[in-house]
Amino acid sequence: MTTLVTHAEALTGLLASWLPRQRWFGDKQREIDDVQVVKADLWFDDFAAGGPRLEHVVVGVASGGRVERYQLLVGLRRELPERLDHARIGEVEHGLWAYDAAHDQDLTGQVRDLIAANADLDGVRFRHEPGAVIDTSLGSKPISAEQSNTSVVFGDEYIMKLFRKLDRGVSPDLELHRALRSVGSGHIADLYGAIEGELQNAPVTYGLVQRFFANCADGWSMATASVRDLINEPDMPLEELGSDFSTEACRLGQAVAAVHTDLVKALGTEVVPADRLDSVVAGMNARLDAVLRRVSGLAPFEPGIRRVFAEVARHGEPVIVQRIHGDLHLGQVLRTLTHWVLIDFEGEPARPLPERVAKMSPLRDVAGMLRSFDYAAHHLLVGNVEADEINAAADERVVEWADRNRAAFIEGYSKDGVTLADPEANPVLLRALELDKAVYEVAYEYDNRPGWVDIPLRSIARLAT
Ligand SMILES: Nc1ncnc2c1ncn2[C@@H]1O[C@H](COP(=O)(O)OP(=O)(O)O)[C@@H](O)[C@H]1O
Ligand SMILES: O=P(O)(O)O[C@H]1O[C@H](CO)[C@@H](O[C@H]2O[C@H](CO)[C@@H](O)[C@H](O)[C@H]2O)[C@H](O)[C@H]1O
Repeated sequence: MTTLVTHAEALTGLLASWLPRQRWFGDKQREIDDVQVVKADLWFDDFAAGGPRLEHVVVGVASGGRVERYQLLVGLRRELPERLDHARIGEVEHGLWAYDAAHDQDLTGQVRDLIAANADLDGVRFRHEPGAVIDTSLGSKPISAEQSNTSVVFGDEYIMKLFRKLDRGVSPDLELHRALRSVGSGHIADLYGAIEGELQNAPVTYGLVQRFFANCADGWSMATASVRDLINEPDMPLEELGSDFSTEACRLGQAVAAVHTDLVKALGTEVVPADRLDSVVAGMNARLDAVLRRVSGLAPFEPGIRRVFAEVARHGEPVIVQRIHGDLHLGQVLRTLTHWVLIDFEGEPARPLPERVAKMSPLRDVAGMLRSFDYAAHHLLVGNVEADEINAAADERVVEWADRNRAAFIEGYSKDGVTLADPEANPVLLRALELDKAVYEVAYEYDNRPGWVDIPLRSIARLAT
């Protein structure tokens, strides 16, 4: 059987222009220098009966002196039905079309069936978790959310995430969901299965399957609906708004604290002694250096930011560290009918894997959520001409909204007294972590949503003075 390696030249030629158009493709700012097929395996073949073929392809994409590996599920068909037109990659041989198979439910169903069958294929292990039963009768559709990877929902039961950028090592999303499942955490989407293997002599995670919460709302839509209402109702006190978010913010704080406690139960803690805190500060400064080199708008705030970072070492309190979520924000939390659930334990997509799996202060997640309340409060006003007219009054109200919800979140986080770090007792570290996150966000927005760079920049102006 010939795999896509046969068509490697045609495919990689097409990918050089197709990849940068994908939301999940990381390095959109850099020119692609080269695309190479690292691995191509046949996962399903119905060609003889006039059906599709599914190939699992890993490509190495060279740009700016670095090579990143991406996973593709390439579908091949002699005729591409209209429903798959939007997923077309291109023609790899006369009359043979390659397309993104994540959009083809005939093929994603095959992947799910391999997981249900605990199959092994060319060194790739498809496994369902002990006790999990995968219903193979459910149809699939990709979700439309803008995201770093590609997820497909089966019925209203499962969600299968296919990782796009592949790291050398087990994905923290898989590792932490397994660990949290082992201690019975109630604030995660239960893990049902995974696709794993080895690539270039290192473990690799290709995908995972989890419980799907059909009737949930994500924290970002709930919070921003509340902010929109408060701008539309300029005279109504915040606490009287029907969509006041503070009770939910408090519950969310409790949920995050519960997950932190479960992570400690499953994976333990370490202590960074006071005389080693300069290494924590050095890490923050190094990340700042990298963003300063790229985004000139950050330069005026450099001295102030470095002063806040330096305080952490001067303060001299030992820091207890543990495994954390690592990229916690309102888009990573789902409100089901009964409770809050945290999703996507990958950590910040731009950080190298060894940094993402390191133990860190749980206050880093708290800082991520605090930043997110700030984002939700300000995103409607930044760069919005319509908002300019209502700006002065609205500005005050959104600041009040952010303060109210940040306080409610912290209250919830500390409420049960179960976590390792009390946000209110550690203001120096918390402020530095918020700034560190805001610096990361400047780079994230610069790369992905340049119109939003002012959101973190304005917060930095406030936090660094
Ligand atoms: N278990 C789930 N139940 C319902 N929706 C989910 C679930 N997991 C993820 N989602 C939806 O899919 C989106 C992307 O998921 P996420 O894990 O954040 O992917 P990515 O790694 O690509 O950012 C989320 O923002 C959410 O809307
Ligand atoms: O969800 P991802 O893992 O892809 O995280 C990345 O994208 C996020 C945006 O989708 C980004 O979050 C930033 O914007 C959010 C609003 O869209 C806001 O709530 C967050 O506080 C803010 O950091 C995240 O930083 C990035 O890693």
